[in-house]
Amino acid sequence: MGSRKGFPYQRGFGNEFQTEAVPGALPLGQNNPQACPHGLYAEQLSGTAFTVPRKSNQRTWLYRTLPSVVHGEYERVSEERAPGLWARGRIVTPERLRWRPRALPSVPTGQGAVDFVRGLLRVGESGSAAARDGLSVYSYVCNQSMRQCALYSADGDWLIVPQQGMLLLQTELGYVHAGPCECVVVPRGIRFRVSIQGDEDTAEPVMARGFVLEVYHGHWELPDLGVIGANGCAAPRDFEYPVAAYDAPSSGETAAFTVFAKFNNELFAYRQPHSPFNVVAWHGNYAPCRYDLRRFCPVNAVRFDHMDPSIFTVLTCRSNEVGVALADFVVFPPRWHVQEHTFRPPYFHRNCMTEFMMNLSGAYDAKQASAFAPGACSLHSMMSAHGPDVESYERAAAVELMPQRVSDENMAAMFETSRMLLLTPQALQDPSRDLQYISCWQGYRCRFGEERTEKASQRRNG
Ligand SMILES: O=C(O)Cc1cc(O)ccc1O
Ligand SMILES: [Fe+2]
Repeated sequence: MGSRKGFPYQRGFGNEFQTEAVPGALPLGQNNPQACPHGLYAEQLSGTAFTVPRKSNQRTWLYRTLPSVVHGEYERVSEERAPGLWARGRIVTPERLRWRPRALPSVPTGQGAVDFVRGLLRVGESGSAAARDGLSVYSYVCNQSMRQCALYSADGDWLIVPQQGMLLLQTELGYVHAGPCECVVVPRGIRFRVSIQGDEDTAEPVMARGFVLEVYHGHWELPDLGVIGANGCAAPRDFEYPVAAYDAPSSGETAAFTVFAKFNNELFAYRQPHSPFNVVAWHGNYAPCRYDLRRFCPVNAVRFDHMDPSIFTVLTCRSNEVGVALADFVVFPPRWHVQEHTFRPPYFHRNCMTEFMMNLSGAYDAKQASAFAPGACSLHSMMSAHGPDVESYERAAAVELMPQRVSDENMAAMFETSRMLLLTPQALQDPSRDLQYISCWQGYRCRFGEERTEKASQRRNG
């Protein structure tokens, strides 16, 4: 078990876990005793169809103080409560797009404060949640914890990637803490509440920013390693799962909870007179987890050339086509660049996949640091040309190639999907949009036939 800031975790991607916050709360030898220990109610949460093969079957048994059925009617939530979640992807464009870091909410309390639900902004989407096919990409900003409310998505698994600010997720299965350069998976249907945590040392105002990828189909998996062998990339043991933790039963108006339900990309809510975080014990393999991206063990070319970024895949969500992901979550972690006679930054590229890039920290080697600051993101849709900006190209094409350490400061990430995204007007009109983006490639000039370059290439090719 690992622990940070007082929260213990269990480890191992996709393991069968069992945990109890009160000794003896887990039934022994069966899931459904006639009467559960401590008067708890048994409830199954199925993450896959009952009948999928055993190796991909996911379910968890929950032992709770009240069954989840005890709640009021679902009501549709107003768009004002979560304008960016209600925003739908309608706009088609192959344009290369970039956004500066989204502005953090400036009003610390009251009406102007923004919780995680209000701060979500859908950037784009593909497919249909109802048909369980496709995905959505969001960014979020917030400066207030979710109060007496929780959220679940019936539409798919969420992969949350904080860029700034510590988040504490209270989930039905326990607490998961995650900050910059970590990620959290919250599987479909699991209710969670996001609190933002201040820096205890500096008492800085609490503000958070990050990104979310929601997949409507399947679940996140570790990628196959092929010829790499049994180890490398993200190690299963570094994925951390919560231990059971529950809110003490209480009643009265202050105990009442609103639970938001994202259902076919609309937002509903119900009320209940008690906390949904009332699971005293659970066992199973369908649970939220977190992973520290700095633990990623990069495997790369150690002599020449730039490998495809699939080598840096942390998690993948398969599509129905063998070898093609619905979405991959890829990181560009601290590492050594050692390749000889090689243009080391990302190459010029047109891809049959869509790439949503995020800078989480430091600088990204294909872009000028000031133009793609931490918190910035970009979208290169399928077959739209992209690659290093002129300054980055000139530098990397001329630099003397010594082994070079990509600083521990640096962490970029990418959601790569086989789908085309339809964009929301809200994301396209957001003030953070960098309307000058494509000018970063306008300074390239044709050097073909110039005497100087011909001589240099003759020298290089002997
Ligand atoms: O476009 C990008 O920056 C992502 C990317 C990185 C890389 O190292 C190779 C290809 C690629 O698309
Ligand atoms: Fe790319």
